[in-house]
Amino acid sequence: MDIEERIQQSETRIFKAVFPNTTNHYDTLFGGMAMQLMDEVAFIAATRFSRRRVVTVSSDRIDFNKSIPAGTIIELVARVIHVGNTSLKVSVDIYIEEMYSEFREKAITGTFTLVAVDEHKNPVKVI
Ligand SMILES: CCCCCCCCCCCCCCCC(=O)SCCNC(=O)CCNC(=O)[C@H](O)C(C)(C)COP(=O)(O)OP(=O)(O)OC[C@H]1O[C@@H](n2cnc3c(N)ncnc32)[C@H](O)[C@@H]1OP(=O)(O)O
Repeated sequence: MDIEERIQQSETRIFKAVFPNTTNHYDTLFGGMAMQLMDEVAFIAATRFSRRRVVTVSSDRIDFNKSIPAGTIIELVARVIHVGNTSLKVSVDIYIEEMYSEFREKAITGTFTLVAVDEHKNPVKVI
């Protein structure tokens, strides 16, 4: 499989309903929860790309452009955007979807770098 095919195949999408146990006192998704979900989907995409153990080494700028109200659906989309020697960069977008209309918009974007490691936690080639 070439790199472009691996990127296509490893694109990862997760849907969640935004329920009150994930929100803050503004009744919107807690930012730390958004970051945890972003790290998780980046981890899954990197793992599916490389099929190796990976750890997060860095997160680049994360933009919270829209708040995400309770009672909406979110979709997280993770995609490998750069393949290094032992590292991968993964972009993650979060979209908001209203439950009872077709309205959908991008709310949060960020980029994560993950490193493939061996059983001794030393970096290894990502593919
Ligand atoms: C309510 C609670 C419920 C909880 C429910 C949880 C569930 C929801 C979460 C699930 C999500 C799962 C997510 C798992 C992922 C972790 O959680 S991993 C845990 C956090 N991460 C760590 O502990 C990693 C700690 N860091 C390390 O061990 C070492 O830094 C590493 C990663 C092995 C790298 O070692 P190193 O000596 O820096 O290696 P080095 O050879 O210099 O660099 C290796 C590569 O990394 C790159 N690199 C190094 N540093 C950086 C940097 N700062 N920035 C960018 N690139 C870098 C280098 O450029 C190089 O890239 P290549 O040119 O080879 O492509």
